[in-house]
Amino acid sequence: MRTRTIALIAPFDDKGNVLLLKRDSNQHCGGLWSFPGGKIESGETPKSAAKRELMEETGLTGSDWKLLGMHDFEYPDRKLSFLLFTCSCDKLDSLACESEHAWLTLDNLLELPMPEANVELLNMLYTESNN
Ligand SMILES: Nc1nc2c([nH]c(=O)n2[C@@H]2O[C@H](COP(=O)(O)OP(=O)(O)OP(=O)(O)O)[C@@H](O)[C@H]2O)c(=O)[nH]1
Repeated sequence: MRTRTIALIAPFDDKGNVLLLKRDSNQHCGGLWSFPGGKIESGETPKSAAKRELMEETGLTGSDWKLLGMHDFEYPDRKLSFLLFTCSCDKLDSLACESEHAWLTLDNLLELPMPEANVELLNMLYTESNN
């Protein structure tokens, strides 16, 4: 099975809340809450893919981009390799999400149902916030 590389973004507002999007029921991991992101297209760097995905899915332009880490995960039907970025978002009036969305504190993130792969991604965020 070919591994797909996925750029994910944890966008922070100025109060330390993170933006999550609810996945459509017809998508993989449908109905679960997940970070904005998607496949890195050929010719893109991970960071340019992250910026494009954030703009496409939320209308936001982030700043202070940082690559937090990598995480490989295998679902029964696909192998994924995630690159998790964080960024800051201040111009929130440009927020335009097609899907349901929520800004949550790191502690409240755990209350939403998320894809299995995200357990490790959340650990990366918690580790970073404790540094
Ligand atoms: N955007 C996003 N995708 C996630 C997260 N966690 C997680 O396991 N995924 C999985 O990572 C993949 C994202 O790739 P994609 O954006 O190209 O996938 P997609 O939903 O369009 O699926 P498709 O191309 O099979 O139709 C999906 O399989 C999705 O279920 C997450 O936090 N955010």
